[in-house]
Amino acid sequence: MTERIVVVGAALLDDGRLLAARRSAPPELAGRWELPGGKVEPGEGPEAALVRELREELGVEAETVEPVPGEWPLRPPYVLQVWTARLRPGSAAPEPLQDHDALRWLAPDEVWDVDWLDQDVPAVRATLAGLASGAR
Ligand SMILES: Nc1nc2c([nH]c(=O)n2[C@H]2C[C@H](O)[C@@H](COP(=O)(O)OP(=O)(O)OP(=O)(O)O)O2)c(=O)[nH]1
Repeated sequence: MTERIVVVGAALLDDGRLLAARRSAPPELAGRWELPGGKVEPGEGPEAALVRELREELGVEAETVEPVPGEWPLRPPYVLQVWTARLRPGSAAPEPLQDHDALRWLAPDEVWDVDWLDQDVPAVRATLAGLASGAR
């Protein structure tokens, strides 16, 4: 049986801008941009995992808003799911504490200015499509 491990990524939105994070490791991914997040642990739900990962990686208090429909294959056995998310009132601003060495808030016309991981491109595209169709 194929084991499948979900990686949750946050489309963290603030004032219409999307947060992108530049990976600092491992070497084959370093320098490329992704949606912050990480692996869902056994017994954990995806939304709880995302809130935990954003706290650990970025030092923020965030809440999920809604799932972006779809699931994108990463290196087996990982698959990527994405949730839109926002900062809770009073949260610190995100900082690249762990796994990342740079962050950028991207306005809609800047989203393709960064070098996203190849496997993230369809997920980012789906996220933008959802935002454009009025979902938040
Ligand atoms: N967080 C995240 N990981 C991604 C994305 N795209 C992508 O291929 N990945 C890969 C990189 C990693 O191999 C894996 C997630 O691992 P991670 O290192 O972010 O997760 P984690 O914090 O739970 O990992 P760990 O150090 O506890 O093992 O998925 C993405 O958009 N966001």
